[in-house]
Amino acid sequence: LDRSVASNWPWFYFLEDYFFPVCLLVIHFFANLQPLHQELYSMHPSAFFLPTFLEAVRTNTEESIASIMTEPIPGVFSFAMLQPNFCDMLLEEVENFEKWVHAMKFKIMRPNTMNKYGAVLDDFGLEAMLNQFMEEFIAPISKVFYPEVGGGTLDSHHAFVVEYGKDRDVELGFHVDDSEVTLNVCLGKQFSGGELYFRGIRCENHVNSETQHEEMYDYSHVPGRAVLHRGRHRHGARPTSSGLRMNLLLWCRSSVFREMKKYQMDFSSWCGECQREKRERQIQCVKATKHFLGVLEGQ
Ligand SMILES: O=C(O)CCC(=O)C(=O)O
Ligand SMILES: [Fe+2]
Repeated sequence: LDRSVASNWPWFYFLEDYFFPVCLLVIHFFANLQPLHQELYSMHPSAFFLPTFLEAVRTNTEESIASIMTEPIPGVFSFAMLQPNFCDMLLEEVENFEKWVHAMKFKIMRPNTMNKYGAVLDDFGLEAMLNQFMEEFIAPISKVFYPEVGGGTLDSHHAFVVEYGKDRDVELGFHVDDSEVTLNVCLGKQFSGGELYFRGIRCENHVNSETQHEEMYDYSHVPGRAVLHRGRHRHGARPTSSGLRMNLLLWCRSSVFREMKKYQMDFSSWCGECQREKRERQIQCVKATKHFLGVLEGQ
């Protein structure tokens, strides 16, 4: 939807952003979707997060946060995050929601344009809890590691679960996320395959540019373990070859960053290709200067 065209007609905003959630709320009310685990709908840090993770985030220093992380390739962080019981409860909650949708013969809103299976968690009552999840437990980390893409000013999210396996999605194509920072946590269950492959961070102008060898990295999901990366870090998921894999995704966004980006041209603080071009320009500049000095000396 072109917002400039829609700007004369506020109903467009309503339809685009709120229509589906509002429908679900109304349906909720009349058709009585019963939550299975009520405790998921408000934040209980010690029941949701592992003690190591909680301690690091609560201490909230660069050192404490870095101490629980591995950074296998620049910009991709991995850490043990969720309690096994929380993962199980969330999986059961999604299954409960899907059963209800099926029984009511409703059509479920799919997580994004790429995944056919899974559910948008914000649409069945988890939005407030997940907002707190982002503000209190992801923002402190992204503020440290991704300040140049709005990591310090995250203010909205899109949260969903994806499902891969037999009768589900098999793999996920190469893409970038509609987020500044993405949290991807494996919830289970048992599976093989499904590795995430990363191929370098790119701005919009360079999204299709070549991958450098040192930008290639494959990550194997482990239940309870999170991967954090910039939304513009190109990636995809390999086929889940057996079993069932379900992951929680939080696409975290910063409206401040999105506004500022409109007035910028050079993204060399994070785009791998902008950086490469900048280095190339510097090399050419040094060469030209040397050549010029050589000519002067020869005179
Ligand atoms: O399947 C995965 O782990 C990746 C999912 C993903 O990249 C996405 O939904 O944006
Ligand atoms: Fe993604």
